[in-house]
Amino acid sequence: MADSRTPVGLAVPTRKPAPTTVAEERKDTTHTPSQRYLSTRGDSYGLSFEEVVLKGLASDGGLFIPEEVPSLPRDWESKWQNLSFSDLAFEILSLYISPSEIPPADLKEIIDRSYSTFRAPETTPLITLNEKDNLYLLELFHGPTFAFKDVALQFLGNLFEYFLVRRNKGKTGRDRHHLTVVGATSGDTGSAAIYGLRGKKDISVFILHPQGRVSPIQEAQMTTVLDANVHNLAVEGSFDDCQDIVKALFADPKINETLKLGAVNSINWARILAQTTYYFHAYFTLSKSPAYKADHKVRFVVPTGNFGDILAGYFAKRMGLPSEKLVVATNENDILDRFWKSGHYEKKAVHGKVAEGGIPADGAKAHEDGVKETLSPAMDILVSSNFERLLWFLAYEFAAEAGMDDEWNKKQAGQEVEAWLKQLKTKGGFEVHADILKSAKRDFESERISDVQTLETIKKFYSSPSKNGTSNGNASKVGYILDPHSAIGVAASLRSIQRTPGVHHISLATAHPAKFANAVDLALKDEEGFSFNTVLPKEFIGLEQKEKRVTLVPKGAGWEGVRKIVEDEVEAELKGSR
Ligand SMILES: Cc1ncc(COP(=O)(O)O)c(C=O)c1O
Ligand SMILES: N[C@@H](CCOP(=O)(O)O)C(=O)O
Repeated sequence: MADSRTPVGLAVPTRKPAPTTVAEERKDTTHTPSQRYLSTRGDSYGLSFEEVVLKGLASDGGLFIPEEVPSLPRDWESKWQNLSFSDLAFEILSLYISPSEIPPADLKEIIDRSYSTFRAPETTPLITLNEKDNLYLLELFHGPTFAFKDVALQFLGNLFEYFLVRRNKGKTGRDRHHLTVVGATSGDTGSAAIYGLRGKKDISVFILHPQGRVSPIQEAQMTTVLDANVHNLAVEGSFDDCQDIVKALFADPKINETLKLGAVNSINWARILAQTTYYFHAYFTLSKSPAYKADHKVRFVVPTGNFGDILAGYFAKRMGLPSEKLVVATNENDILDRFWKSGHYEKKAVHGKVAEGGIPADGAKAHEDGVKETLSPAMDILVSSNFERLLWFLAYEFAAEAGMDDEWNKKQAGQEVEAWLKQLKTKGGFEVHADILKSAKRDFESERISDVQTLETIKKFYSSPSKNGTSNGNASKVGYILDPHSAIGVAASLRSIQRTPGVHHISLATAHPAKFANAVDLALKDEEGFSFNTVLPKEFIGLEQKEKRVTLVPKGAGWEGVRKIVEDEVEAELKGSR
């Protein structure tokens, strides 16, 4: 019998033997447990880093996570605090990647090459936004496409290339491993993936975006790349529709086998891993600054949609980075905020704060599919894919309290995640046990920021000059121009600061303001001396007028329609007719 602590939907403890391959593969002592991976839905164990990077999504539909989160080495602070971004990334990533898979010199070269494309010498600079309140902004948009995704996708592109060159050595024609990358984007992943993969041998990339629901610059960044291996698909629908199509393609064994699908979304573990570096880097930058008070805690505040960016912070925290809390900042698409307020993870707002107070009249347009069209379109997401990874850890810790062994706890966690995800699909949501919500609250808080509050925040930081906020190209005399996503993080930080004065707040700035002219203009058009041209990087000038290539995917085409397009285009590429 399950005891009273058994979570809703959790099966009675079964002592199923682990898959035989696990025992066999674990004999391989060149990998530590943190360098072996399992699926959040329980069916795959013992996979290598290369396998999870190339597969993207597990065959049971789950996401890959390390079998164990590595602890930080002794003296990590003194050893790592003065490292460059690339050297720090090398130390962190080495904990998760066995040298028998990627020799250290090769890993170092891949990392160095990935960050050599960034415009800022610090790669991800930390600036002081408001010294009095200990509020700092971590600028993550100095890569080729001006969004935080570049940090992971420059690396992932080079990693794919490295694995493929190795696999294809001495092979020709159809014997070569040809990777077909399929990704869904609400604007930023798409361009970052395209810039990371354009022109790479043995890779075709298909990016699905919701037609008309990405910003004009984002759309132009993607569709003006005319390399033969890049294919943009504009889907009539929402980002969630795009994400569902991608997941359905991964669930199809036939296309998986014939086309060897690869993922660039944050379902790919390498995306999360690469993003952990900047949490450590920001912590070191802050702790070396004169404003740092060693007895005060640190919080990271993260504008959140698909839950990938903040999940990287969660891994950093689990490894031992001293961050007191991670603050989830959502826009009006607030499934995550409602979860932290109520313990219900539901596509529609029926429980918790929103239902009690009535749905706030914030002004964002709601589509029939339930997604609201906000001023922060990259976060217009109904269901956050990576939340599944956190759910696994929550279920694992809950199971661990029953006092069984680790293998049992992992199996239970997989079964529980599977049950929750099934309920999400069939009933539109699920509720977690009160103790699970309690442990989610131990590491996280959440805030929901409306469009109105987003605009107010952009205005506030433009009108009040920041201490030294100059690194996105804005003159300090006119203050700082936040993009709408970063403004959501800053608005949430200000609320968190009110509750916890003195705590250092590092708010993540996820995109350059020039990518979101609409919101920035709305907020600042009446400000004296404001001109959008002052924030426009030279790379964006004339971009919208360039030649474009994009294929429309009409409503109703479904994932089978997309499969057909992908199959035909890859065939044309392989025949060399593209
Ligand atoms: C600019 C921007 N900010 C925030 C987010 C949300 O990040 P995540 O999906 O990792 O939660 C995204 C999309 O991923 C984004 O493009
Ligand atoms: N906001 C994202 C949505 C996809 O998220 P991902 O992190 O899972 O790739 C985007 O800009 O495309």
